[in-house]
Amino acid sequence: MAAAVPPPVPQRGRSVRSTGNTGGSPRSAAALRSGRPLPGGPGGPAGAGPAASMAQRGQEAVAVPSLGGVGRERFLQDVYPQRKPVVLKGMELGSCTTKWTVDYLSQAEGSKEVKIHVSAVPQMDFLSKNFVYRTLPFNEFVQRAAEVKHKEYFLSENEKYYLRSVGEDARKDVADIRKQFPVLADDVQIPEYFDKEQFFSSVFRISSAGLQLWTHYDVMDNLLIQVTGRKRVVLYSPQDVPYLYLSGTKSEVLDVDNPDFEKYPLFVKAKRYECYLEAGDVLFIPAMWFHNVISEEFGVAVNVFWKHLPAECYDKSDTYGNKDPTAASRAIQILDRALKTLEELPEEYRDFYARRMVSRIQEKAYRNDYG
Ligand SMILES: O=C(O)CCC(=O)C(=O)O
Ligand SMILES: [Fe+2]
Repeated sequence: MAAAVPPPVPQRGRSVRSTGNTGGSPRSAAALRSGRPLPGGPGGPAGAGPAASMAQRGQEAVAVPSLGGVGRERFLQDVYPQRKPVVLKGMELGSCTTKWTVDYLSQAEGSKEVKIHVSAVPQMDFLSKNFVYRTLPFNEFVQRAAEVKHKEYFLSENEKYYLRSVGEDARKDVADIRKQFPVLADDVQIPEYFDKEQFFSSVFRISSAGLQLWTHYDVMDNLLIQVTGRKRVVLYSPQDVPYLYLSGTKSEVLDVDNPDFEKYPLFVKAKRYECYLEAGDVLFIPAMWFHNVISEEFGVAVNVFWKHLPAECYDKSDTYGNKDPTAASRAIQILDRALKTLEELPEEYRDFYARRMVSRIQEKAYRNDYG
């Protein structure tokens, strides 16, 4: 069964290149493999200007393909090896999709305390730290996240909330919805698209309407199950890392819709992928793919992270699924030492040898089949 795919929605003067309905046609596999903007033409609003200039402004988005009725076999054979995001429609997710109303959620797990992000403005900023961490009883938190204006608040009556569940001991334990929210976990059927040993964590996420999470990457493969509420997800490929101005695992370009090109000139080169998740949709986010999420409505999601690499490649102290594989961390440490060593040379020489090193890295370590 191939689910219908909604037409691309032009947003704020932006055109979305449609991949068309990729519900399992041979075209979909080719489209997934190509990695290029797909035919279909820019469907932008009138007066949005020619496609080329929009592309120059970095305002053209490639629609993430949607696939309907993808079972385990098909996922593992056709989707997973492509290492590209895909929206999976019509998945069997259990009773959560009908049961999870605000009242049901709040009574199901009672008044256990949860630690949440609270932000006075919709766009959370990790640089200026415009949000705070607070603790609330779960039932109260759910009611607050679902309302727009608050009688009781921490920062302002329009503040936004975000819950990212953590383990019992947030420093040592990974999030597992079955342990922290056992009643709700019974309502969710997580697609079994990986072996049990590959499981890393399952994270319960609740967001106020309007809240925007900064662009970041995680090091695990991810199925983001949007149980209720609509969400926009903008993604960037791992190969676009030079254009994203990273600070650790996060991009400093906070406003992906209206970026400051004076400050971030290379961001224009980043290829924007985009999708809208409706309640019941599941987004496959491969490890290292950057994602930026706006909850257009109050929404509840569960995501499951699992290991793509052999278990020993990962950092044992990682609780959030965002510590780089140990070989990558070691390589970065060695690079930092090399950079320190180059400082022994005057600028003219440092520049020359730095360029030689960059060429060597490109020649020896870049893949040559990246499309
Ligand atoms: O949808 C969200 O709230 C954030 C999703 C996310 O960052 C993730 O699943 O890794
Ligand atoms: Fe994430």
